[in-house]
Order: sequence, then structure tokens, then C-alpha cells
Amino acid sequence: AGFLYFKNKRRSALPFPPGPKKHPLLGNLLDLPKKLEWETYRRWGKEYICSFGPPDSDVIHVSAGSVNLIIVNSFEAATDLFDKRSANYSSRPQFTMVRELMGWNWLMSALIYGDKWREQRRLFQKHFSTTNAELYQNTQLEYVRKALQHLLEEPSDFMGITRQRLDVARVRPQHPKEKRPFVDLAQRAVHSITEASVPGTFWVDVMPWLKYIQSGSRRWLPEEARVWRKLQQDFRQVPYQAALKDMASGKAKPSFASECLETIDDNEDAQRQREVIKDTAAIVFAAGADTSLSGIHTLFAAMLCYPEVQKKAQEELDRVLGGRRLPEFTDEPNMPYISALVKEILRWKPATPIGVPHLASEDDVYNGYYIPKRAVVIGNSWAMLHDEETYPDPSTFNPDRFLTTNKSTGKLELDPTVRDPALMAFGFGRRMCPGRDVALSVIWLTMASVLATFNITKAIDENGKELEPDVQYWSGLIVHPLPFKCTIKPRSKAAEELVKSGADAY
Ligand code: HEM
Repeated sequence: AGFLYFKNKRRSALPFPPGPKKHPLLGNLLDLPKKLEWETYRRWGKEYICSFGPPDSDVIHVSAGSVNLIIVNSFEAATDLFDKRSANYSSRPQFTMVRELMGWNWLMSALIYGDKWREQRRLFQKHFSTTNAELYQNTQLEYVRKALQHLLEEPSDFMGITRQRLDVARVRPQHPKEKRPFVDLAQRAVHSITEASVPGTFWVDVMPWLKYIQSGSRRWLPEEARVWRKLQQDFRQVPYQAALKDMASGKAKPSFASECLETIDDNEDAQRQREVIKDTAAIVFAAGADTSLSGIHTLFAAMLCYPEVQKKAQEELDRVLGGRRLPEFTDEPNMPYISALVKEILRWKPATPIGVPHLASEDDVYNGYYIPKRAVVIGNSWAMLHDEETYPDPSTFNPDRFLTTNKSTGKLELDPTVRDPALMAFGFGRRMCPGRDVALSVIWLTMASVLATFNITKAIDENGKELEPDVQYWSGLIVHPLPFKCTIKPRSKAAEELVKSGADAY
């Protein structure tokens, strides 16, 4: 077995950050958790401390085969590394399984730090700048108003309803009668990536030469790679080709793809520009659907488990809307409680608890510890969002933690001294999620609209007895609630009418 041994070439006499004891051949490969890894990483941070370091190790070291993993457990260390030293911590790991075997090497979130990434990111940011917000906000209004109507008609399928047609950024227009929504394809594709990306899931990621070995064993060269590769190929082509068809028919509403394609000049670079647009459109679709849905579904879960929070939110909505109209984006500044609710959703059950791993481009030293070149660096957002000093009683869902009463006006407002979870929930540094404004606005509007018009309460069984809430979460790179039961009813006859007229406008 000697050939399995990859000795890390140490260029530094300094120690690695603290961490669990390493096996001489496999490092910590067999210790790596397959579930809720953010909790284990935080526990390791408390267990493995260094005599000259702080009481908790906010940066720990774990090794898996030839790969060094550095886990960053505190916000301060995340700021020091990902922001202040962003030139060194903005690349991505090799992701042999995802990038090479499944073929996602064109996807923005997997690209190494360089020109290809910069070009896609620039195109994305130009399109989704705050000055262009109207483009996606109109789509979001339409999506939410239609979802409300479907909730009225089929409340038990609330998870399916919110999933259907969630195209947060209008990557391409969706036809109402489409049998197999592209969102479905996006979700399957994203699931395949997230399943394959959890550090330690596939040995080929920690021993990349394994990809040359044919074997029936799942963990060596996974069977799934072939099926998942096909999903990747479809995902890259199908939505974009459909957008082109819509544009050619002349009936399409503006979309990310159509708006970008219209700006291309017909010169020799046009074909390459089209490729960049195609790939960027795909990441918008992939990165937006599952993550935003996780937040929306967590809202239903939280309202079911915390009825007093729901009541407070509805009191604020009634005060501003008077029960006479549906929420609009312009209402946001007048609804501090709903803003606090969005923050608490991001904090309580972050959709991406360990974000997307970064890569150290060069050797580095932090607080006396050695961080080697090519180390995979993980920001443990969950640990920061559940830090007891920043957020006391972190496992309780409590939007009030973000609010304070203004001494002169006596009104409730957001407390600027409490750290905004968005600083952690969307990742860090130059790779921080560029879709956060889009995500925050769709989550805000969905929450305000659903709570203004519906009550979410316990499910009732066949004997008329209330069922206690039972919400379990799926653990992966993107976390979301598993299907659960609740009762969703309009708050009043007037609310029902509002829902119907809101949807009629589209
Ligand atoms: C609640 C919803 C969302 C959450 C929690 C979320 C979270 C994240 C996280 C943690 C990352 C990795 C950041 C890092 O490397 O440090 C990321 C990357 C990314 N997100 Fe989001 N995201 C959300 C919604 C969206 C939406 C709606 C879009 C598109 C409109 C989007 C587009 C992207 C893209 C393109 C990247 C890759 C950035 C890069 O590698 O440079 N995300 N997101």
C-alpha cells in the first residue's frame, strides 16, 4: 500500500493549523463526515486547540489523501484570508469528479481564478447590477403572484408550486404549458454536482490518478459519472437552445440570454462571445434555483414551528398594507420585521453551510500556522452563523435578534450592531455569490406575499388531530428541508380575492 502514501512536501518549518490526528497513509480521509460536516468541523475547532492560539481554533487543518483541507470557522479569520488576502484565496480546487469526470469545467463556480472566470463574472455582474434590478424584479413579481394563486388551488403541494417555474433571473422565458420545466433539469443537474462535491465523497478527488483506473467500486470511479455527464451536457445546451428558438419566434419576453445576445456585434469574436453567454446563462440558472428555493422552503418550515413569529410578521404586513393590497418591492423599507425574518432564514438554516471551497494559490502563513499552496480552503459559514457570541441561543429561530427600538421615534428598526448574515451566507471574498441581490429580493417578496395572504399551521390527520411539526433537512452542499406536511389556508375572503386579482394581472 506504500504507493498510496503522498507525503506533503513541506516548504515550511511552521506547523499546520491544529486538527484531528492523521493516519500515516490516508490522513483523515476515513474521519471525514459525510453528513452535517459543518458541525463536525466546528466541534474539531473546539477540540483541537494549540497552546499558543486562541481558546477555539478558528482555522483547522484536516488532510484527505494528498489534499490539505483548511477549515475556517470564524468570521474574523474568513475576512483575514478571503478578503484581505483575496489574491491568494480566490481560486477553486481541481474537483476531479465534478470538473473532469462529469465535465463541468466550463461552469463559473468551478473555474480557476483567471481570465475565463473574470469574463463570465463581468458579464453576470453587468446584467444583474442594481441599476438593472427592474428586469429581474418584474419577473419575480410575476412568479410570486402566480405561485400565490397555485397555493390557493393546491395548498398541499406548496413545495412543488414554489419549485415550478422558479427562474429567479429569467434566464429564459418559461411557457406555462411546458411539461418538463427547465427548473427540473436545473435541479437534477445541481443535485448531481452537490452530491459529488462534498469533500471526501469520492476518492478520485483526493487521489486524482484514480480516474485512470477502471473499477466496479463506486468510490474509485463512480458509475454515476456517466449519467451525470449526460445531465451536464443537456444542461449546457437545452435551455440556451430554447431561448434562441423563443427569440427567433419574436414572441419572447426579455431574458438574460436575449439581452446579452442583442449586444453582440457581428465580428469574428461573435462565436466566442455567444459561448460565454451560453455558459453564463447556465450558471445563473444552476446557482439560482436550488439555493433560493431552500430559503423559501425554510420559511414554510419556520412559520410552522414558530407561530408567534408568523403572527408578528402578519401584524406588520397588515399595518403597512391594510389588507387591501399585495406587497411591492417599494414596501421593504417600511417592514423591518420582514427584513429581520429574511436575515434569520439565511442564518438559521443556511442553504450553503460550507459555501463552495476555495483554493490557496500559494504557500501562506496565518497566525503562525502554515497554509500550503493548493490547500482547499473552506469557509464554514454555518459555524459563523451559529456562533453563540454573535447570535445568542443560535438554534432558536428568532428574527427579533436583528431588531432594536429607535429611542427618538419609538419605532422598530434593524439593529446595525448585529452582524448581517448575508456577509457569511453567500460565501466570501472575490468569489462571493454575485446573485445575492437577486436571491434576497425573491426570498423577501415570497415571504411578504405568502404571509400577507395565507396562514401556515400544523397539518391535520385523518382523525382531525393536529400533527406536531416534523421537519428534517437534506444534508449536502446545498441544504434544504425534506418534504413535510402543513396546512396552508387563506387568511380571509378578502385575502383570497387579493390573490386572485394579483395573478390576473399576468
Ligand atoms: C439564497 C440563495 C443563494 C445562496 C445562499 C447562494 C450562495 C452562494 C455561495 C455560498 C457561493 C460560493 C461563494 C464562495 O465561493 O465563497 C455562490 C456562488 C455563486 N452564486 Fe449564489 N447563492 C444564492 C443564490 C444565487 C442566485 C439567485 C444566483 C444567480 C442569479 C447565484 C449565482 C451564483 C454564481 C454565479 C456563483 C459563482 C461565483 C464564482 O464562483 O465566482 N446565486 N452562491
